[in-house]
Amino acid sequence: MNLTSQYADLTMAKEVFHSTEPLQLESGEVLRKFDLAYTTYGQMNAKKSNVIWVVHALTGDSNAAEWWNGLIGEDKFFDPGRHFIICANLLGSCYGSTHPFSENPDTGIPYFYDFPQVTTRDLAASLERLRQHLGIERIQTLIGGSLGGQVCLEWALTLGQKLDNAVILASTAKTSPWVIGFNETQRMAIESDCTWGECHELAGSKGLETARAIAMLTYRHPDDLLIKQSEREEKTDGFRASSYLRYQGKKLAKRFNALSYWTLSKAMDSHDLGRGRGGVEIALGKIEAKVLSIGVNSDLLFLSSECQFISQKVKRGTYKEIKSTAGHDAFLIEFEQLAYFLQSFYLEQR
Ligand SMILES: CC(=O)SCCNC(=O)CCNC(=O)[C@H](O)C(C)(C)COP(=O)(O)OP(=O)(O)OC[C@H]1O[C@@H](n2cnc3c(N)ncnc32)[C@H](O)[C@@H]1OP(=O)(O)O
Ligand SMILES: N[C@@H](CCO)C(=O)O
Repeated sequence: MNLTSQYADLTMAKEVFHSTEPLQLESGEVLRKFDLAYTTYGQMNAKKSNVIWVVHALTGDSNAAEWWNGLIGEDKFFDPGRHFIICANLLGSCYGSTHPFSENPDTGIPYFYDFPQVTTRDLAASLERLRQHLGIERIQTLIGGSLGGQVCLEWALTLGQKLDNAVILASTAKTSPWVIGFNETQRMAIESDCTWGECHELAGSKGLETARAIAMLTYRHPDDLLIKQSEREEKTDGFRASSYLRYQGKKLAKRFNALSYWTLSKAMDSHDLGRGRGGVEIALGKIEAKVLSIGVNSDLLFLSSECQFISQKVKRGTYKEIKSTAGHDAFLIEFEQLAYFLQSFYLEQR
């Protein structure tokens, strides 16, 4: 199916992969079948050497050319005229892939609160199924930020020599207690919503608003709010920072649901590349691909030191740092710096 995107003049296709092979999860549970919605841009070349696989962050979807429109599109760094770009909606997310409101084949009704816990390793395993289904033998670049970067690291390790380059943005090899702590406060906000526990799509949605408001503070930097949300006049109440966070909470609750948020924030907590592999340093050392790890100087969530650590422990690592007041979300915003870092990374390989 060919569609024209309103965001760029490019050929895209939207498909759903129906996996009927059971997926064994780290928890011991099994997903008997699952769907992954995915979007592709451009065409694979004859050598099958132009595959760019994008992994989205916590609340993203497969429309990578929309939310990364400064990097993907005609004449952008990743250009569908030259690259075959693919992005799949992560398992557990509500943009077309199997998630808590999908039918549980064992019961014939939605999973709701019985949706199994998935880890970043499980998410990578589900993407691997899609790769095999599509007959993609080689991935030129696997790229993702935050939760997406965690899934990329997991997958990069198991892809071995089938992957040439991994670009990991604002992410980490093992989720820190700091990040788990923020995720827990957000889940506590969801739990305190009296509709949490009910079986419908709006269950926990007021709690989700609060969760997103908390999360936004971790995605921004104090300087960013100072620049954008300072008051223009003296006042004692009704602050712009307050309405901004409330607005952001409502904005997410309109397009996402609390159960998917719960599932994916737990997946983020689970992330430990070194689990069962002798620790993160050993695991990072087993990644065959060249790795570009990009940190953000103002990231208060996934610290730039964590990003630097990745580049130091892989066999062939490079570290670059985005300078921005935007905080963690700079990886979704600072396109000029990103394109420059990518350009130099690929040039160094020639
Ligand atoms: C269907 C989908 O959307 S799929 C998913 C797409 N999203 C993703 O993939 C997740 C990644 N993207 C993101 O997290 C975000 O889009 C980002 C980080 C790239 C940008 O975040 P934004 O929310 O656009 O930027 P920012 O923090 O500056 O906030 C701007 C918004 O807050 C509003 N706002 C700003 N100040 C205030 C205030 N004081 N009071 C109320 N609202 C305010 C603006 O009007 C604007 O609203 P809009 O989004 O309706 O246009
Ligand atoms: N702003 C990102 C989360 C941070 O990686 C999102 O909503 O997916």
